[in-house]
Amino acid sequence: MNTPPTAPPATNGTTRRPTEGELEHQRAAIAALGHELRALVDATVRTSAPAEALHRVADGVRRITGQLTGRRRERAEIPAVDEFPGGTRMYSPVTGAGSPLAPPMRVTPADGGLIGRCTLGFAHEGPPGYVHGGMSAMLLDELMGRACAAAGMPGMTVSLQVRYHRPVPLETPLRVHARVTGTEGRKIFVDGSISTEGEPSTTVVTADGVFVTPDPDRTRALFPSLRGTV
Ligand SMILES: CCCCCCCC/C=C\CCCCCCCC(=O)SCCNC(=O)CCNC(=O)[C@H](O)C(C)(C)COP(=O)(O)OP(=O)(O)OC[C@H]1O[C@@H](n2cnc3c(N)ncnc32)[C@H](O)[C@@H]1OP(=O)(O)O
Repeated sequence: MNTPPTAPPATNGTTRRPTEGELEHQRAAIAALGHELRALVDATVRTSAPAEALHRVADGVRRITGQLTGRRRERAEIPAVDEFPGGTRMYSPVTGAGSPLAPPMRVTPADGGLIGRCTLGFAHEGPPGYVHGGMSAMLLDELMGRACAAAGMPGMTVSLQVRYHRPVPLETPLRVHARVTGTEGRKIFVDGSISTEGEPSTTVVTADGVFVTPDPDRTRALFPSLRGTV
């Protein structure tokens, strides 16, 4: 596990570095809220409830949103619960257990790269019954970026070519794969693919990408929270 790069605010709003136990406690709560929000999103995009019920729910949700008070994270601030760039990202729209947008994808090391596992629901629909193509690209971009970081070369996407061979089914366990195939200076070349868990040898989407590690000056300018560490 990476340590957070700078002394982040403690979870209670002070500037003391939180203990690992406090961070785990906070992560569990963030994940619990994320889980409920994903259930809400799924129910929202599948319901056939009448207009009056939808207005009632909207009022209730507005009241609940008002309970999320306290200091709000600023742009480019790395949350204390995160491990940037290669580790836990609680609010990542792909892997974040705290994100209502994320499936979330679970990432494990695999032979020569990473495997990501997730199931996409109706909120990620493109053609009826199938995954939105942008969502497939997002899963691949994230895992391919993580593969760079896992290989010790964190980088940003400069090019991502995606080929859609078959539609990706909704509500079906998926297996995403990414591996670094080569480097050239600050450029990292990465391959990625998506298949279903049921038929892992049939790739339904493939991708190749180029990632670039920004030089230290650019890294400090882009990610001011990392100042003092790069
Ligand atoms: C502690 C270090 C931290 C490092 C950063 C880590 C971040 C990772 C974060 C978290 C990982 C977890 C997973 C995340 C996954 C999601 C990934 C994303 O969604 S990233 C968002 C979308 N991508 C962008 O917004 C980039 C926008 N582009 C840029 O800002 C610049 O291009 C930048 C900073 C990446 C590079 O700029 P330059 O000025 O340093 O580099 P130049 O000199 O232009 O290019 C370097 C080499 O790359 C080639 N290159 C550039 N663009 C290319 C392209 N489209 N195709 C092929 N090659 C390209 C160039 O020809 C050059 O090659 P030659 O050295 O001459 O051989």
